[in-house]
Order: sequence, then C-alpha cells, then structure tokens
Amino acid sequence: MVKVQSSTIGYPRIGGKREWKRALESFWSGSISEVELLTKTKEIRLDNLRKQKEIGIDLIPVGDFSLYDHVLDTSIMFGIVPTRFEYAGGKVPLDTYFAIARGNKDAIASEMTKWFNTNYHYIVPELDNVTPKLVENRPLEFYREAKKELGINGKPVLLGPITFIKLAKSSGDTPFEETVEQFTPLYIEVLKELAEAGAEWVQIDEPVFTSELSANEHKAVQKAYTAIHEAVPSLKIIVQTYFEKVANYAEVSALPVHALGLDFVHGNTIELLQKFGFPKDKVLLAGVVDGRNVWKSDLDVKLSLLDEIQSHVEKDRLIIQPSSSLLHVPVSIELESKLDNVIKGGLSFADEKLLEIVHLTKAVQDGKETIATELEENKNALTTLNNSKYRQNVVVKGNIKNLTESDVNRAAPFAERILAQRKRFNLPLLPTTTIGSLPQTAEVRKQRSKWRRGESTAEQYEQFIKDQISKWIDIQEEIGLDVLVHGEFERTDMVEYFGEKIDGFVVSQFGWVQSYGSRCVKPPLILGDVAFSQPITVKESVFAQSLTKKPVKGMLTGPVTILNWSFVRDDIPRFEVLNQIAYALRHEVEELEKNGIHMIQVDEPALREGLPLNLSDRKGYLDAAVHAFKISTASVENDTQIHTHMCYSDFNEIIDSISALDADVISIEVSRSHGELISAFEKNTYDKEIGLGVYDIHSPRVPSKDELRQNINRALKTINPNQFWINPDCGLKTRNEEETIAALKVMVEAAKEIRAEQLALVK
Ligand SMILES: Nc1nc2c(c(=O)[nH]1)N[C@@H](CNc1ccc(C(=O)N[C@@H](CCC(=O)N[C@@H](CCC(=O)N[C@@H](CCC(=O)O)C(=O)O)C(=O)O)C(=O)O)cc1)CN2
Ligand code: MET
Ligand SMILES: [Zn+2]
Repeated sequence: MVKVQSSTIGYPRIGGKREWKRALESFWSGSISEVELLTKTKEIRLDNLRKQKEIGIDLIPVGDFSLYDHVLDTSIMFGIVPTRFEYAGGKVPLDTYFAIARGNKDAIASEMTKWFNTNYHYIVPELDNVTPKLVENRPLEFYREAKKELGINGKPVLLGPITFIKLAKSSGDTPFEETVEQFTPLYIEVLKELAEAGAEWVQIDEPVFTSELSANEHKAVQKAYTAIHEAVPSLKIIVQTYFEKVANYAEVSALPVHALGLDFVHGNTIELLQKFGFPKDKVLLAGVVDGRNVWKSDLDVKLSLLDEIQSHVEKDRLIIQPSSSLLHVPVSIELESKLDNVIKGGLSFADEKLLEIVHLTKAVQDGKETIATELEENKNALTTLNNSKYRQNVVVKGNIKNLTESDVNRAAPFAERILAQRKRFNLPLLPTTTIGSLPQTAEVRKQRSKWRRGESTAEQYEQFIKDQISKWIDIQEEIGLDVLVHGEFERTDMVEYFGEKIDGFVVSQFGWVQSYGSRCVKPPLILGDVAFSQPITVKESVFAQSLTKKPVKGMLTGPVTILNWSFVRDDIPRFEVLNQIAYALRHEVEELEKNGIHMIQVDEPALREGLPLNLSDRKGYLDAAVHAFKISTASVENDTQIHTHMCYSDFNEIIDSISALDADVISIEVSRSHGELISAFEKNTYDKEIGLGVYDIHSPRVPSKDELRQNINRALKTINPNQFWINPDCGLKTRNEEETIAALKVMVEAAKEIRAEQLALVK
C-alpha cells in the first residue's frame, strides 16, 4: 500500500518560553559560559525534534536550528567573514559569529534586513574580499546529532545557492553566473558528505524562485542543479520554495531534482498545476497548512485542495507539509491560559499545525472517514468562532462604507498646509527631533511586569511612567532638541500595545516569534471586527506636552504596520481589515488633535515589507496602503502636521506611494544605504519635508560630530535645507540612557553648526 508522507520545513528555535533568548542573552552578558550556552540550546533543539517525531512527522528537518540566523550560518559554513573581523580561517569561532551579527568594539556589524515579506531579519552576507570554502559542514553535524541522540534520520536543510547569492551583497561586478559557479562545488561537497553519512532526503531552500529570474540567470540555475544532481544522484533533493507561487514555473519545475516544494497557501499555486501540470518524474511537497498565520486550518477545505492536487500528482508522489518554515508562528497554544476557549479553539500555533499535517496525511492515505472525529471537532471549533460575538460588529462595517473621497484627502494641498504649520510651530532651519521611543530600560520592563503580576497598583505604574516622561522631557530640553517625544515607555511594543487598546484584537501570553537575533515580537491577533473604543495614546502625549513649550509629537503606529505585524483573521479580505484599523486610528488622530497635539507621527515601518513578492499584486497593495494611511490622517486641520517614519526598506520602488501618503514630514532610516536612498528622493523631486536618519541606532557606538556633519552635508547636496529635518535612524528603545544622551547631544551640536553655516550662506 502507498504510504503518503508528512513533512515540515522548519520549526521555531526560541522554545515555548523563549528559553533560547534567555540562554543567548545570558551568554552575551557573561553570566553563562559557551559550554552552558551550547548545552542549553542543544536541549531546545532536541526537544523540537522529539516533538515532531512523537507527533508522527515523517520528514523531520535538521539544521534549521540557529544560534542567531540561518543566513549567517550559511555564510560561516563557507568561511565568509568580512575582513574587519580578522578571521584566520578554519571553523568560525562563536565570538566571531556573534560579532558579525552584533558588532564589537572594533568592527561594525553586518547589515541586517528583512527576510522576504516577513518580519524576520537576516544578516546580509558580504562577499567582497573572501574566497568561499567549506570550513564546517553544519547540516552534517545536525544530521549526525539527530541520528545519534534520537535515532531520527533527519532531512538536512540548506539555504540554497541561488537564494544565498541573491541575498548577499558585493561591491564588485562579478557576474551572478560566475558566483553561482564558485559556490556549486561547495554545495556538492556538503551534499556528498551528507549522502555518505546516510541522508536520504535533503531540503534545499530556494524561496527566491518566487521572483522572476532572467533567462541567463536560469541557465546558471539549471547548470548548478545539474552539476549537483550528477554529483549526488542518490540523494532525494527537494527544491523548496515558499511565501508565493513560483515565478518561472516552467524552468523551476524542469530542474533535475527529485522533488519540488510549493506553497499552496500564498499565491495561486493550484492554478499553475491546472495550467501546466506537475512533472511526472518528481515528488510534490504540498504546503497546504499556513506557516505564516495562527488560525486553525479548515480541514475540509484543505482536503478539497489536496483532492484537486491529486488530480495532477498521484498519492505516491505526494508529501504533505506546511506552506513554509514554522519559524514565523509561535510554539504552542497549550501555554495560553488566559484566552477565551472560543478563541483558543480557532487557533493553531506550530505544534498544533504539526497535528493538522498528521491528520491531513492520514486522511489522504486512508480516507477521510478515518479522521471523522477530528473533522467534526475542527468544524465545530471554526463555526463557534465565526458565529461568536467577536466577528459580528456590524457598526464598523457600516461606518467605513460611508467615507467619501473628501474624507480621505487633506483639506488643502501640502504647499498651503506647510505655511500654516510653519506659522504654528515656528521651528528653526533644520529642526532636530527623534523617532519616538527612548530607552526601554530593564527598570521600565521590571515596573511593568510588577504591575502585571499584581505586585504594584495601576496608579503606581502610571506614576512611574509619568516620572519617566518628565525625566526625559527635561533631558530633551537640556540637549536642545526642537521637537520632543514622550518616549513610548508605556508600550511593550509599537504594535502589541495598540492591539491591547483597540477592539477586535487579542493579545496572547506566549505568542512570541523571532524578529532578529534574540529579539522577539508578540504579534497581536486580529480576531474580529476592529473598532476604536477608548483613547489610546492621548493621556501620555497630553501629559508630556503639559511639561514643555516645545512641540511634543503624538506617536501612533500606522494601519499598514499594525496589519503587517499582526496575525490577521483570514475569513475576510485583508484590505477590509486594513480599512477597519485605519478607521480606528482616524478616531485616535482626531482625539489627539482635539486635546492640543498638533504634530502627530503615524509610523509605517512595515509598509515596504508587506509589498507582495508577486509583481502583479503590488499596485493593488500600495494603493490600499496609501488609502488606509489617508483614512487615518486626512481629517486634521491644515496646521496640524502629520509625520510618518519608515525603516529597513529599499524605498526606490515605492517612492511614488510614499509621496501619495501626503504626510507633511517623513523620517527614514538610511544609515545602511546613503547614496541610493537620497537619489530616490531626489530623482522624484519629493516635495514634502524629509528627515534622513543621520546615525545608526542599532549600534551602541556614539557617533562623532564630524561623521554626523558629513552625513548631513551629503544630504544637503540634494535636499533643500528648508525641507530637511535632523533625527536618528529609528527609535531609541534598544539603547541605554547614557549612549542615547551622548549621541543626541552630538547630533544637536552638529545640527546647530550646520544651521549657522546655512544661514550665513543665505545672507
Ligand atoms: N512588532 C514589531 N516588529 C518590529 C519592530 C518593532 O518594534 N515591533 N522593530 C523592528 C525589529 N526590532 C525589534 C526591536 C526590539 C525588539 C524587542 O526588544 N523585543 C523584546 C520584547 C519586547 C516586549 O514586549 N517586552 C515586554 C517584556 C516582555 C518580557 O520579556 N517580560 C519578561 C519579564 C520582564 C521583566 O520582569 O524584566 C518575561 O515575560 O519573563 C515589555 O516591555 O513589557 C525582546 O525580545 O525582549 C523586537 C524587535 C522590525 N520589526
Ligand atoms: N516610533 C517608533 C519608535 O521610535 C518607530 C519604530 S520603527 C521600527 O520606536
Ligand atoms: Zn524605525
């Protein structure tokens, strides 16, 4: 009889209670040794494998675990260490590994950027001045470990050569084809050793196949995979894609590999099968359970999809798995003790998804009737949630429909508004400000945690927050900043906090997901219809403004960012949810204005990351994003100034949409890509005000005045000084107080000098 197999692509690294984060941070702070770190993380890794084995997953990934980031793991496997870290060859020491990721006193860290359209950040490989060579076969080590410790014949996972090279950066002009040729033999070495050690399946991740490659690039891809196939014909190699449908399906499905992994949740992959079929010589790994979201799968719907898939691929060539690595979802709903059972019943985190995979696999193999009880339970849970009070807020649906075109446009054009705003604020040339958050010290977190555990009263906690705000208003005054912020001390996270205060959201206790390194985020769940119910930020902003004559910026997270950084219900269109969030925020903006806050920043750091991978979906997304931002911000008076902020992005291709947001001022992160970014704003004759981040807040280093003067002067070559603001790159919440004060002082001094020079020029 045919055995249909189940598989997973990757599993969360952080542990159910973020044990991994604690271990890492203890190691970095010197309170545990390297041996202790490795012992602790091995425990977590083996637990993850054991869990998958016990639940009945057939193809269990090994080597998906990482101490920081899997892209960086791939770099160090090939000895790719930037020269500034003084690497002497051989296996890369752990200290060097962490230094590349985090920087050290002598060398700045490698860049970090978003992993495709997710909120996970990877460390960008730097290919300059290095000759890659296999210095450590990491997948082999993990393969051996799983076999030895747990008797698991694991499926080693490698980041594929094409994706790795596409994500890397180099200043040289080595053609792509040549770089692929350089790496192919190294991959072959890794794979040969795996085959010799007994590996049967190997998963090679090539998510980059969801974007278009040129004909020449595809030739290089074909050549690389042909060489790999010829070198290790016995290995069952899976080319694994995810996050979208494959862009060049004809080419990719013709690669000489044993199996192809496709995402059937994001992008219309089933249509590809209907149009072009599935190759007769390959196994299909069908990603049918959503690896990016937390809702329970509708098993009936998934089984229909699997039926449809089986009209293109027979059962004996079918493996069932999630749509992507489960890295992007929290570990388990078991720990959630505070969620209503109606809600809990509709959720599925990583562990629950494993079970869904096992059930679906059984149904495909032995027939639906063999999981009748599970199907029944599944249907009941989903119906209960859908019919619950959470999803029946008719009023919200009504109101949004009534918005007219003039409701989503500012009353006057920018040129007119800015005059009114200048009159109101009377700011100097090159005004200085910050992006919003100030250091979230251990003390701030401790006080919040005490209050949450009931060890202090709400009044005590609120007083503590007020004291922080007062202290920092004084500090900002003393430093001489022109536009102040309240500091966001009351917020755990810029998205989670809003989720706690807006109707339609719920917040989990342990729903953590890795964002970068040891840093995690807890995306709120958007469960029902979203609606404003109480002022969210007014109290803190008004209090801060009462302490100073200088303007204090109100500080909100924008609708697109709240959408992209939450787990969004999937029973209604995403754009509908987006508009509901936007509408709730519109209310908040109006409340702030009514209470005397006339400068309001609406952050959209996730706007770029949400850009669909599929080119043809981009316009729709950008139009919806712009529309939502305008719903939130357009109702204010002409002399109320709307700011926005973006970071971690390549702005070039979205510059028109940025302009269409019609925000009066935008502040953006550029310290990682000066030249390119400024040209984006220059080429398009961006007419509104801009603050280019003049220093990198991700590093503890205090910048020198000269360095800042250089950055500012460079920007002023292309941007009119009347349009230009001076600020750090991003929020300061991860920095300590001392560094923050020192850096801001230098920034204000540099700004003052250049301001004087500019004024002298005009005279
Ligand atoms: N959602 C989101 N995505 C984003 C960003 C962002 O700001 N938010 N920024 C970029 C990524 N940058 C990030 C920067 C910092 C952190 C970060 O610092 N995360 C914190 C968690 C923040 C948080 O919610 N903190 C809670 C504390 C949670 C906690 O650990 N509590 C302790 C107890 C605390 C104590 O007693 O000291 C516990 O549960 O054991 C709070 O402030 O209250 C962490 O990993 O440590 C995350 C992402 C892009 N994506
Ligand atoms: N206002 C926010 C902050 O300063 C913006 C952060 S963008 C990731 O932290
Ligand atoms: Zn930012």
